[in-house]
Amino acid sequence: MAVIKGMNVVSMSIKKLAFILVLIAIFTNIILLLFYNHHHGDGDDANDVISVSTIDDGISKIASETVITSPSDLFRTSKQKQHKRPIRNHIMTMEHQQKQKQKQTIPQQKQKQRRKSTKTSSSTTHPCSYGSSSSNIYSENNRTKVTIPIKTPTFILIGVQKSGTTALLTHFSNHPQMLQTKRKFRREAHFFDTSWQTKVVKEFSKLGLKQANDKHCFALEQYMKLFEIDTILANSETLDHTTHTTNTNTNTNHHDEKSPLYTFEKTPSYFSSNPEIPKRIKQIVPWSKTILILRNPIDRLYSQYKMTIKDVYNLRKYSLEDMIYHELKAMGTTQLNMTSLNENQLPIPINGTYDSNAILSSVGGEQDLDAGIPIIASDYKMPSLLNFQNHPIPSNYWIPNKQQNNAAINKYSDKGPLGHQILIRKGLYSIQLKWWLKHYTVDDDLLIINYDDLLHDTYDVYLRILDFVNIPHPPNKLQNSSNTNSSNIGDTINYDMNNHKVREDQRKSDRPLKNETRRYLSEFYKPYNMELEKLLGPKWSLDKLNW
Ligand SMILES: Nc1ncnc2c1ncn2[C@@H]1O[C@H](COP(=O)(O)OS(=O)(=O)O)[C@@H](OP(=O)(O)O)[C@H]1O
Repeated sequence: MAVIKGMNVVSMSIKKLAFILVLIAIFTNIILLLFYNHHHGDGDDANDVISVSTIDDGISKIASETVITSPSDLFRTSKQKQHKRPIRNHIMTMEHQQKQKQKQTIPQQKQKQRRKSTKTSSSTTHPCSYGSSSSNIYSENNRTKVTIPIKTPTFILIGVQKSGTTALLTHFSNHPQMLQTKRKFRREAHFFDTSWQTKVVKEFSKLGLKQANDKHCFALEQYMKLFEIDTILANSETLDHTTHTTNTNTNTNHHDEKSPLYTFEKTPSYFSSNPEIPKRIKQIVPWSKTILILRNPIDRLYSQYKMTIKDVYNLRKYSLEDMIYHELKAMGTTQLNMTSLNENQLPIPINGTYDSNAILSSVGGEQDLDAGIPIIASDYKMPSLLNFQNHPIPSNYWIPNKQQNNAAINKYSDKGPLGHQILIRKGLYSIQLKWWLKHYTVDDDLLIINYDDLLHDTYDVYLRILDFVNIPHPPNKLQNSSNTNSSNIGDTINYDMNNHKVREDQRKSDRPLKNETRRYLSEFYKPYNMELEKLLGPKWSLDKLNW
C-alpha cells in the first residue's frame, strides 16, 4: 500500500512539474513575441507597412505576408524576391544609406512636414507585379508583368518649353553614367502627352483594359520600351552604389561596366499641355523626380515664336501680335460658344463669334485666303488690359469640362488657331504649377530652377540637378565632345560647350519684340506671376524675378 501511495505522490509531482514547464514555455513565447514586435513594428517611416490596393490580389498577398520597405518591392512576388535578392539587397542597402544620410542633413522640422504630406510621393503603391524576365508579358488574366530597373527614369525634365532644356540635355547626355538611349527618343519622349493621347489610350480599348491598375501597368510597360532596360538590368547586377565609382575617361560615353547607370527624359511640353499629366507620371513612375525650369513668360513666348516661324515656313507671314491675338480670340469664342461669358471677360476685344471680317474691321489688316485667318495690321497695338473687367483668365478656361464641346477643346487646347502650338497660355505658370503641386512636393520630388540661374551658370545648375537626383558628379568639367554634333543631339543647340554660354549670335531675330507688345504681355502675365509667389514663396516674388 505504502509503495502504491508513494508512486501516486511521484506521479502527481511529475504532472505538476510538467504543468509548470508548459507555463514557462508559454510565458517565454509571449516575451519573445513582444520583443520581436517592438523591434520590427516601430521602425522609421521607411519601414512602415504600406497599405496596398486590393485589386491585384497577388500584390495584396505580398502585402499581407511581407513588410514592404519600398514601392519597388511591390513589383515582386515572394518567389521572384528570392530570385532577385542579390540586386535588390544591394539597391536596398543604397537606399537605406541614402535615407540615413538625408536624415542627418534634413532639419527635423522638414522631416516632420514630409511625414505629414498626404501627396502621392515616393511611398505611392504601385499596382503592377514585377516580372522575372526581361520580356514583358501582358497576361490574359489582366495582370501585367513588367521587368523594370528600379528608378527608371531617374528624372524627367518637364519644362518649360524654351527654357534651355536642350543645353542641359547636352550635359546630361555626356555624363559617363547616363545611359545613352535610342536616338528617336533622346530629345523628347512625349509619352505622357502625345503618345498617351494618340496611342496608349487606343491600346487600352483595343486590349479591353477597364481597370485603372491594368491601364497603369500596360502604360508602364510601354513607357519602359523607351529605355534600354536590358542594359540597365545587366548593369545593376554589378553596380557599385556605395562608392559611386565613376569613369575617369572624360571622353564620355564609354561607360565603365562597374558604375550604375542612370536614365532621364526631357519633354518640355509636359508641364503645360494637360492637367492630367502630373497625375499620369506619378501613377506610372512614382520614383522619378521631376525638374522644372521657369523662364520669364514673355521671353519664353518670344523664343517659341522665333522657333515657330523658323520651323514652319507657312507661319512666317504671321507676326507675334497675330498669334497672340488669334489665340486669345479663339479661346474667347470657344468659351463664348460654351458658356455665356461676355466680351469683357477676355483681355482682347471680341465681337461675338470668330468672324474674320469683324476682326478686320476692328483691327485692320488683310485676309489670308489660304487659311481664312485675317492677318492683323502691322501697326496694330495690343489694347490696355485696364479696359477689361475680368483679367486674369480663370483657370478653368484651360480645358473646359468634358460634357462641353470636345471639338472645340481639341482645336484650341493644344493647338493655336493658326495650326501651331499655343503660345500665350504656356506662360500661365501659376495655373499649371497648381496641377503639379497636387502630386509633387517642391524640393522633394520636384526641383524648380530659375532660368536666369541657368543662363548665368549652366554648369552649376547641372550639378545642382545631379545632387537633387542623387547622381554623382562627373569626374571632370565636360568639354566639347563628339556628342554635341547635330546628328546626335539635334540641330537646335545654341550652346557653346567650351565656354558654357549661349551663343549670342544665334539669338538674334529679324522680328524684334516690340516694346508695346512686351508691355501688353507684362500686364497680361502680371496676375499669374504674382500667384507664383503665393505658391512658391518670396524667392519667386516679382521684385526678385524682374519679369
Ligand atoms: N545654356 C543655356 N542657358 C540658358 N538658355 C539657353 C542655354 N542654351 C540655350 N539657351 C536658350 O534656351 C532656349 C531654347 O530652350 P530649349 O532648348 O528648352 O527649347 S525647346 O523647348 O527644347 O525647344 C533658346 O532661347 P532663345 O535664344 O531666347 O530663343 C536658347 O538660346
